[in-house]
Amino acid sequence: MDYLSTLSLYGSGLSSQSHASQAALFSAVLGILFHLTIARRIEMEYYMYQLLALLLFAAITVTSAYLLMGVSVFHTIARICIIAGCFSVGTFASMISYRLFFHRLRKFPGPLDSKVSRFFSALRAAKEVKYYKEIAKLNEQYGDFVRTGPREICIVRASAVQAIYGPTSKCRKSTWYTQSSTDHDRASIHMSRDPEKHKQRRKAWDRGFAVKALRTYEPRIKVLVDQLITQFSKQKGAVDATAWSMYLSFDVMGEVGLGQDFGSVSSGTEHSAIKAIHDHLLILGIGSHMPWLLNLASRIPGATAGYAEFFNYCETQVNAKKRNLDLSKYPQDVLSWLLKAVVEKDISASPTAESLNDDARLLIIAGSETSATTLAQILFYLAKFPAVFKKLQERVDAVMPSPADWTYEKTKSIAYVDNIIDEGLRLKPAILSNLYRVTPPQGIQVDEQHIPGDTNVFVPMQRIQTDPRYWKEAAEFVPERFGERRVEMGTDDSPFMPFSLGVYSCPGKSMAIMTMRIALSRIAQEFDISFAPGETGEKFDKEAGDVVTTSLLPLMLQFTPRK
Ligand code: HEM
Repeated sequence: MDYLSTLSLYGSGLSSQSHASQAALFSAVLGILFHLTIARRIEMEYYMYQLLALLLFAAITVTSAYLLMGVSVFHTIARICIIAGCFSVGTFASMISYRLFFHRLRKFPGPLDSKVSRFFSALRAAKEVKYYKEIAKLNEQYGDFVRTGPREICIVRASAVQAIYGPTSKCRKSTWYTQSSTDHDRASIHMSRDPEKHKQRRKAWDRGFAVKALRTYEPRIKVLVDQLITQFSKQKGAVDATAWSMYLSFDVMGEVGLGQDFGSVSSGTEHSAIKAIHDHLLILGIGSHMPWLLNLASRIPGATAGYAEFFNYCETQVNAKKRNLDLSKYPQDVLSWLLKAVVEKDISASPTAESLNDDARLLIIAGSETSATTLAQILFYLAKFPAVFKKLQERVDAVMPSPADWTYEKTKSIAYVDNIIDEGLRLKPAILSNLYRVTPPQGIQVDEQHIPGDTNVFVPMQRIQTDPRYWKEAAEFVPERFGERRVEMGTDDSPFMPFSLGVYSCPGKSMAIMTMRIALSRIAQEFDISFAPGETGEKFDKEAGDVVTTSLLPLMLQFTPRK
């Protein structure tokens, strides 16, 4: 008996227990077919609105049919619930059995719940908000290749780094990047999954961070760092290095990213947008494990109200700058470079107003959080290892005996500054665990293991960068491994990717390093650093959160002017 005749039997008053059972059975079979023929074969993120509309349409049609056939409202609701329930049971039963017993990743070890749904990864990410620790536990239990989602493998092998992220890798950005939009033309470059369009757009960003552009940023970053030094000199007692690193990085991105003075360092207060960013990242850190859900949730009216101020702020900046853009002058900030491409209708231009606004938000988020956590982590190590800090001061003093001698060119020549930055980024990368890619149709080979095509893959960054199989004295802070002990410690053969690699790597890398060089060299010239009384750094070191980027606890340090 087909579906419609089952319905009509109900309507004509001939319904019976057996007819209800047939409808239930039919709905369950339909659910199984829906999974096998549609849901399993498409990337749901791209069709969820259409599917939701289809399900709604089906529910309305069946409801109307029942009512037209004279079935009471009560019985109609009951039957719709049964049909929807059985359809869902069919869909989920098929999905779960397929994922457990027939999926192309079925042979990979991993926790049972993760094989069934990424919902459980979101739960792990929410638990203490330390997904990198959860991943480490899974690696210890299941090995180097762990199935961390129905179609996701986490890999802790050095050779996976090049295979997944390297310049010649065929892996693309995974569905993780559909969390704000599935449409390249409405999303930031970071969320763009179309390799060709991403490549074009990337040119505008790269122009904003080219050597000549960086030269215009350097003196302005120096002014902000000097403001920080002045503030540290004025502080009596302990200083929260986490907060002040954030103020500095945020001001740098305001100045160099948008051409705006955020005034966080000079006022010693948090700009309201900083809080909005933190809330935003916390939600992303957990919700991004189910990108489709995050995408849906963000469309609920009022759901994004908490960071509306930040969104409005960025949009206002974009519009104001666009109105005042003078194309005859050399662009003075990254947003001007992006706008220049738009106004000149360059192929690298952000395609729509929406994507441009998202790019402006990305500028602030990607540039400030990452640089701030890196600087704070390095300050932690310098306080913890006075011998390293002393050596840094000696190297700086040798080239620039007094603050008046400071120049960026001289700072660049001090290799030890860079060694410290690299070692900080190795032990505590700003992005701890989530750099998701999807394998090409033919799959990829990682050592002895073939990873099938269309599989989401990632290498947890902090874990691979501190893996004792690839790094000597892996857990120790040894800046010299990037300097005079490079050969002895085999650094060049070890996996290191704090800014990622290849086509999707960080365009702001040079600027981030420039900021760090200026800040560290100036601090070394002016202060001695130590933990404040009562601060051991233990909690700061061990309890960082993982919310897309690292989220740090306060770190109380003492900056004592040098004699
Ligand atoms: C220490 C500081 C920084 C670190 C460790 C860092 C790290 C990274 C990493 C690992 C990625 C790849 C993300 C992914 O594939 O999902 C990335 C991308 C990106 N970063 Fe950075 N970053 C830093 C600073 C900056 C700065 C200062 C900017 C300036 C605005 C910036 C802008 C971006 C952008 C726009 C992307 C997306 C690139 C693309 O998708 O093509 N980053 N960064």
